Amino acid sequence: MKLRLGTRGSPLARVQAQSVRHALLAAHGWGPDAVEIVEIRTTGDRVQDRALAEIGGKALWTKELDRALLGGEIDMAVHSMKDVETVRPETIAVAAMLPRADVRDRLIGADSIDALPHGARIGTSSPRRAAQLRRIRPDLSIVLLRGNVATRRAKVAAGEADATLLAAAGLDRLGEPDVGIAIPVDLMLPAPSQGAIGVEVRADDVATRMHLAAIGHPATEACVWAERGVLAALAADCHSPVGALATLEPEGMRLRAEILSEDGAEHVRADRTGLTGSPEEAAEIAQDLLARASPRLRGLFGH
Ligand SMILES: NCc1[nH]cc(CCC(=O)O)c1CC(=O)O
Repeated sequence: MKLRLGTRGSPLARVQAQSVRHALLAAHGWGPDAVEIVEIRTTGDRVQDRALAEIGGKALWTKELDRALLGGEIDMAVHSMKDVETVRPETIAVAAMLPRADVRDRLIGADSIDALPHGARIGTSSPRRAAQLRRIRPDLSIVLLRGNVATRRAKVAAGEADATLLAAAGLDRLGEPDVGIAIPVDLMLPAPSQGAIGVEVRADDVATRMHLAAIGHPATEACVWAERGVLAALAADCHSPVGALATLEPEGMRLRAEILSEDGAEHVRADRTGLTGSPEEAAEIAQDLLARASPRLRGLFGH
């Protein structure tokens, strides 16, 4: 048995690849050589100075790994599900997601959003985080801050911004559980899929799919697919500030979602419980959000 697992080369991506590798080895009792990690360089990692939206969005993280997967250079590709487009080639399938980590964002540079000084500069390249922050604190100014987790923290330390927001999941996986203050999800709903690691395979590679099924976490998969269903039904892309979070409760799935205008001045939220997690429910929530949005906000989503 020898499976090749492709990953991006960033420190976070490499840690995530190791957790997939270890999960596979443990689930099947394989020796250490059964899963080999192959690093693939992506456009998103190379271009650091412009907003992702400007240089073509999310495919930046997947294009090179897709090519390696379909070309047979690797058998599996590991991704943060947050960075994977909602519409994927039919020849590629998500075969498993690991148990989800902390879904929240953490604020670095202040003890709370309220505690930020008037007019503070917040570094982020995420339209969702920017819009959510400006909804809560219209006085804040948003400055572009890109790069991997370490780079962004260094830029804040160097004064390029007064504070930043990073996913708790990424910080935890990098061994930084004490960095930043977690923002409650009701204040800032996370990005759809935040905190979930997924593994993609060639859709027709049944053997590898079977191996991966053993490490898949059904509760995570159900929640993440529901959140992605909302995003897909909104026809949203990386320009659109969208938050969505599905959780499993005793009475069924709870799905919270929100859309915002980029300046945060307009926002519409939905919160439903007792769901099954079907694509129809996700689509209905998306339609409901759009129906309650102003024509301007609806227009931002192309509807
Ligand atoms: N867009 C970058 C990205 N993609 C996934 C994570 C964190 C890990 C995760 O959400 O699973 C991050 C960093 C961040 O948003 O702070």
